[in-house]
Amino acid sequence: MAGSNGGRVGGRVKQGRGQGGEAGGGARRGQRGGQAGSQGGQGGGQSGGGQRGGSGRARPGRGAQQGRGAQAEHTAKPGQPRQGRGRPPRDEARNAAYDLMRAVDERDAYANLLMPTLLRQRRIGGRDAALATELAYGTLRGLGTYDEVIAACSDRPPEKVDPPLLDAVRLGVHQLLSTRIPPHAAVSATIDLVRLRVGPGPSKYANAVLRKVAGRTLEQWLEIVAPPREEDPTGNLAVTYSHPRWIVTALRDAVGGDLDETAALLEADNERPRVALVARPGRATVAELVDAGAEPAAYSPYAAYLPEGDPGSLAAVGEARAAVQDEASQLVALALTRVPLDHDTTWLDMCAGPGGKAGLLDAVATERGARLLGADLQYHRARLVWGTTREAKVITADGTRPAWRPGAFDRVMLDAPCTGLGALRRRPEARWRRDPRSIPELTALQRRLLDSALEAVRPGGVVAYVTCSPHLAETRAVVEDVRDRAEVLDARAFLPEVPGLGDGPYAQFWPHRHGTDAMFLALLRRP
Ligand SMILES: C[S@@+](CC[C@H](N)C(=O)[O-])C[C@H]1O[C@@H](n2cnc3c(N)ncnc32)[C@H](O)[C@@H]1O
Repeated sequence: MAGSNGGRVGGRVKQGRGQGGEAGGGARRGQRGGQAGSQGGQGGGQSGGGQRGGSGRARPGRGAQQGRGAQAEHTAKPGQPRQGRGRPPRDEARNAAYDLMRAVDERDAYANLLMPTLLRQRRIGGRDAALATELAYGTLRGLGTYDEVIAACSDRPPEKVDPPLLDAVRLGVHQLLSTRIPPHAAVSATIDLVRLRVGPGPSKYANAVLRKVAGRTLEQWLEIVAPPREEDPTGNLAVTYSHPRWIVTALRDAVGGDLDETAALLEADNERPRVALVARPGRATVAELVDAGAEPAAYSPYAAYLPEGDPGSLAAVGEARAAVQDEASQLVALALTRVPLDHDTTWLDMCAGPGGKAGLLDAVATERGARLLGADLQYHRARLVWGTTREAKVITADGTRPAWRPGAFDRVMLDAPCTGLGALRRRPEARWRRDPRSIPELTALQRRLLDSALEAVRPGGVVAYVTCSPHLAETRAVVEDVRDRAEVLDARAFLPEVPGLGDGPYAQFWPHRHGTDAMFLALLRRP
């Protein structure tokens, strides 16, 4: 996985110095309405991930106190005889975490999609599954910080270390600095892993580095490896909160330059998102989800949070009457439906796959006697929309080359392809994979799609321009270009239940303020 962002997951992540979604819920054809699971890039919470450190700062991936049980079961402590014929029992959790990291590096695997498969295939469950997930996700999130620490403890810079060895050492550093696994156990388990998976020679390197790392806490290391905040605030935040530098800059710009708020946002990116559900109106109710163990949400009238368990096991989710969907994703769709119109029968979701927002829009449209058309450029994503909707017509179509008449729609949702910088919580490796060089191409596409959306809506009709990114180039800059052709409505007025959406006229959700993805909404009325 290479990237100009300095963020090769297998190689060195240059943090302080250089520059730096979507789980498909799937109904198969012929199973309309039978889809379960996560969708729309607002997919379900990952297990594992960050917890607050004692300092109040969310470390890159703190957690894994649950690991102690698994640790005790599987790791021979120094000085203890090993079981069997001189070999430790295979440490399933660490091997799975390691294999996941190698797959992310070598095959560009998506961690949150591959991990459940790995665990299932290997029949890893319970505490070992939780430990494997936490170790892999926490290490992937935190490797920007960890690589700086490794650089300080090694005679070789991380980019000169063989990637398989580097990944194993990173796993060890995560255990040492961000979990409650006892240091001797973290070191010896990592050495065993290196011996088994990389070779006996490299285990000496791993041993030497990890023993140095173990000499200090994360806070102490950050004092040493993070540039001072007064001299290089962006570099300081990048190393402290393990984000590529270019993303720190973009997020800092998006929050208006405030360093403390940027830090709070980066901290929130390191925390595990809660699993948000949507009860599709007319098909399920929040009360039904609450009866099944969920808790009502603060903002969306259709949302509830599932504190534990598999969302797919809820009857409403299994029957596609409810689904996993980020609360902001629900609210931007609802805002579009709340703009009053004199004539209101025909709606378009122009970039609908995999169908999170389309599922909600279809349910609201059906209640009102309106009809939704869902379109997506990619056939397989359009098929997923078919599974999340009941009454909508779904087509495969390029939004920039419309398959519909100009002015045919009363409401148009344009949830544009974007960098996804607003959903970094969901994919542990995503921050290292995004490439700032993709931004000009993406913003050009976003502009073409917005032009097309404004042509697709009738005079007096309304377009929602949405991104799951707060990057100013993808949000304000795109919308400012069409201000001479469209009336910009104050989006916040259609979300009266949500505080803190910014100065308007746009609405910007934030993980650190709302507990949602950083979703952007502009509402535009065609004159
Ligand atoms: C951010 S995702 C949409 C998420 C979706 N609205 C949801 O809530 O589940 C963007 C989608 O745009 C689609 N897309 C990209 N270029 C497109 C184009 N030119 N026309 C139509 N769809 C496009 C992608 O395939 C992707 O499914």
